[in-house]
Amino acid sequence: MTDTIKSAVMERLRQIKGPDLEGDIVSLGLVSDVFVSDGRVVFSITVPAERAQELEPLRQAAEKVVKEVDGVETVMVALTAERAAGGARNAAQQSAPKPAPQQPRRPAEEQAPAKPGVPGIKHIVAVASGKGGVGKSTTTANLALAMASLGKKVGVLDADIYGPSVPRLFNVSGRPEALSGRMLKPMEGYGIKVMSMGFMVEEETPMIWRGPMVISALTQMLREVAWGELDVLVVDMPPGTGDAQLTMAQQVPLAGAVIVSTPQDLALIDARKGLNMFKRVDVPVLGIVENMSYFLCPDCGGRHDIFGHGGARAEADRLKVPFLGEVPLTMKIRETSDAGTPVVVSDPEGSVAGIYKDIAAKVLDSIDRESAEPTRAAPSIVFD
Ligand SMILES: Nc1ncnc2c1ncn2[C@@H]1O[C@H](COP(=O)(O)OP(=O)(O)OP(=O)(O)O)[C@@H](O)[C@H]1O
Repeated sequence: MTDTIKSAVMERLRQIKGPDLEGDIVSLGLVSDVFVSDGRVVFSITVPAERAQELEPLRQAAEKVVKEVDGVETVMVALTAERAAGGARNAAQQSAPKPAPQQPRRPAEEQAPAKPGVPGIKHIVAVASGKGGVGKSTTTANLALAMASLGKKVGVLDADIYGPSVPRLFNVSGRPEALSGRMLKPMEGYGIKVMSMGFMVEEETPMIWRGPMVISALTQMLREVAWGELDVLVVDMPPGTGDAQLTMAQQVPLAGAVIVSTPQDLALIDARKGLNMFKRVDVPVLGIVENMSYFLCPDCGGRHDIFGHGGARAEADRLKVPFLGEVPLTMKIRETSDAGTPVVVSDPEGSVAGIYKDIAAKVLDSIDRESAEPTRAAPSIVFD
């Protein structure tokens, strides 16, 4: 059955023209191994990195024709910048673009004035990604829960204005209760205190209005929420590296940032931009997580490196930032996240939870190292 679906998929993909409207993507050799399991189809299409955005319709067209194949229930198609699978070249190692030159850290006297910390919160860690959809929110939630399982007091602040996902991930809804003065009581899910843009900004608020509201909502969520004593506050940043993200990175007194990327070259280019953004505002990058690193087959339990796995590790090495770990692409992660029961709470002893716990332990270590580093200027006290 699987083989029948596979050949039907390939047949359908022959209808899709190549990036220059010549030939079709199959004959041009742009389609990776097609992975089929239980009605799910996963594959990637190779395109030139600089044309990724322009070729998004090609990706969608491929997804659409494959969905029409008998026996196919879900389809996941990714654009990659290099041929990744089927014994082809290892994309990341062979021809990833050269990293942008690392920006030297600004000397202390040039640094922006130290941002005042938030009383009661020991460390604030941002989880960021260069682009959307790479699993940043899923990583935030599981990382926070994993830190809690290691005995830390943890909070999560969802600063993603475009698509706040933390309420769904922690299965919390409603409005935070107002306490005395201007203070709000954080919501709580699985023992984690959570606040989200989703609680602060009406869902119907048009995107264009959200931008200007961001900083005030963010400041409010940081400073006018009764977080209590926390070891770590994990901030789910909005995806991307534009002005809004830069302003946020500047406004929040961050101990460091975790960058989430998929292994594909295209995502890595964006991840690198993210990394540079934090460097510009002098926030240490605690490391890179490779999400959807390899496909974990639900039937046979086997690993399938269909997306050029290992790209983020190679990138981390090149950029001399820690590599924090590889999270597989599994239906379990997707289903549990979407059901509001992230895998670290729904299957705490499972192997995926173990991976998140390892990552959490490394992040906690990194924070300790960063805060102990003598060259980092101690934050000075600033009165608003
Ligand atoms: N390792 C994984 N395996 C399977 N599915 C995953 C994995 N990581 C994330 N997903 C799924 O991918 C989708 C996008 O994930 P998520 O919302 O965490 O990404 P994001 O980068 O925060 O996206 P956005 O920027 O759009 O908010 C979700 O449906 C999520 O369940």
